[in-house]
Amino acid sequence: MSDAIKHECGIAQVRLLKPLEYYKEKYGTAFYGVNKMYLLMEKQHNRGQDGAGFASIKLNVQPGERYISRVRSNQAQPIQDIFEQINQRINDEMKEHPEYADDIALQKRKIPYLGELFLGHVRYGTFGKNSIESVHPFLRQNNWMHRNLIVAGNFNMTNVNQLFNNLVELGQHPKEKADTVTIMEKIGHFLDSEVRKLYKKLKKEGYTKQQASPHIAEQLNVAKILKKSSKDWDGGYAMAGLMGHGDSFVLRDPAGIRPCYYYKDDEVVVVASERPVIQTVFNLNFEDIKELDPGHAIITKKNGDVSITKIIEPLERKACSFERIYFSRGSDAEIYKERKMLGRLLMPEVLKAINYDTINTVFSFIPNTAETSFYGMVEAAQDELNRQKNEAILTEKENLTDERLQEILAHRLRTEKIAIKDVKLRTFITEDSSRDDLVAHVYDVTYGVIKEEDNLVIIDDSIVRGTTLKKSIIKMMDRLNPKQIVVVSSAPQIRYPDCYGIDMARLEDLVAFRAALELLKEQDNYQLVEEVYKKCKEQLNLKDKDVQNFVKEIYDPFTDEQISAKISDLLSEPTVKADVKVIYQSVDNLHKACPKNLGDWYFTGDYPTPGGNRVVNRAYINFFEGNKDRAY
Ligand SMILES: NC(=O)CC[C@H](N)C(=O)O
Repeated sequence: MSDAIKHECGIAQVRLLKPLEYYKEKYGTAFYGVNKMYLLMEKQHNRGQDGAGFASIKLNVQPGERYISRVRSNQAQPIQDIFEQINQRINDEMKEHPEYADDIALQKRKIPYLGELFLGHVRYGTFGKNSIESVHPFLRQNNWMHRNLIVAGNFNMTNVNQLFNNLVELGQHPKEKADTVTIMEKIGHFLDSEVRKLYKKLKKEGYTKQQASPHIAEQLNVAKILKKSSKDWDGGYAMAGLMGHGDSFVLRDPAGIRPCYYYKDDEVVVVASERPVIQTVFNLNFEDIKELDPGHAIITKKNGDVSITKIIEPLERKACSFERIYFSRGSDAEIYKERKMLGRLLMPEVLKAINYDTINTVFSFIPNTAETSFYGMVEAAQDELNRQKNEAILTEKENLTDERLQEILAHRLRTEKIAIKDVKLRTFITEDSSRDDLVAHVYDVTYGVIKEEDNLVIIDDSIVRGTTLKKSIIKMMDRLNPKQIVVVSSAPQIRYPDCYGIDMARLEDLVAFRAALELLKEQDNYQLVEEVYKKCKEQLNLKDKDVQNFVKEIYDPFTDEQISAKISDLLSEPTVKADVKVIYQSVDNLHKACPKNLGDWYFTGDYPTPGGNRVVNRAYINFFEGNKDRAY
């Protein structure tokens, strides 16, 4: 991926169902859970590098003993940082107290981070700042065990401001406007009232306050709390939480926008944002791991009972297709196939662009995530080459010499590693006059493999803003003097902002939107821009469910090809000598390649929740008024 987009987050939750001695016995360490958490988080580092956090809970401790530990970091290598801190503490304790070595009960009482219940998070922020206070998990403390709440999520709510105001209306005074705090306080509010109700009931039954506590923990209806809390949430989410006494949950949004997978046996319950992560860390088969159904929660009670419960009536399933195109690790068996198919399905258009001249064409990809779709594209190109060879052999079969046959067969597909990412270069680049020249060097190229008569076909996962393509990649590739540069996007044109966890909230940043505006200008139809603005303004006070996406009208006058052609213009600077052509995946082909993840609002403008239309409406108003605010 050439555009740096902030996106996603990853969650990891582990509950050990047996006593810690069991893991010491079977796996040689009582720190089994901590170790697994490290792996689960590290293998999801792709999902978030702004920050990382870890929390653990010990079950059944005595009053006066600590049972919740948490560590967070927003350092450059946040996962490494938190686990270094955890290791340091553990090692110090073990060194100072040799008597802990074989005494698991003592270890549990004395050593932080050791416990039965864990929650981890890797963050790319979509809301608020990148301060340490914004790093998950968030903690809501209380002296009653069952009122402690720890929350982390991969989410974005379109109506977080409204949810914040709801809390204020409830009489609360949130100390900050972080979206995770708002969500946590909502759950906390219903947790408190559920606890109060249970206490009243138990009191009537004759229990004292102290006697009531364990019964409250036991009878706490987590599903009911989640139902009440999530009633007004509009967004994409996989929200994970722990309660001080030991219950835990993960709730997935009703359209299944954000991903969530789980595994359970009699030793562990594991939940994570990606399937292959669980598969690798626990050495499991693909089929062992289940996807959490949209609108459902996986709830594990302190006593180890696990249930999958419907919390919200599911909407039409619209799982985010960007997870398949780019975010998730391509090591998932399904995702790997899907990415290859994305590359393959683009081939007919590529062949047209290179005029079927497979001899004078070099195929390549933008590192690193586009590599898999590149393999798919190459396989399809290979098929084409074989077809061409067959055809040549059949037409010439009457007078085919051995020499000529060798010549036909010798024709190989030319695949090369052309673009090289020099990641570190970004750090030195500041705002000064030589900036563009420096930026051009963020990517480097391989010299000596392109001839002047060559087409250079290069695939990327998607093109969001196109800035790096324009400022670096295309300029650098042009230094190799190809005849034509064909940039292929495995995703369709990104036309609308996301509001469910990917940080692309501003319309004018999207190169497809800028292309449509250019076309409107060229066709003397620019007044449409103001007409759409007026329509958007008129919707400002409507209920979310009544808001329509009028931004579609900006694209309506044009075919996909017209917009792609304009994007090609926008991406090639006047100094670029080669012809530049950009080819995008069609939405139909995207769905063919990724049949289970049909969420496509950023390409089509069809938002799966009512709040999406409000966000795109607001994003357009912001664009028109030159307002740099976020649309949610
Ligand atoms: N990408 C995400 O899921 C972000 C989670 C949350 N909205 C935050 O900003 O911290």
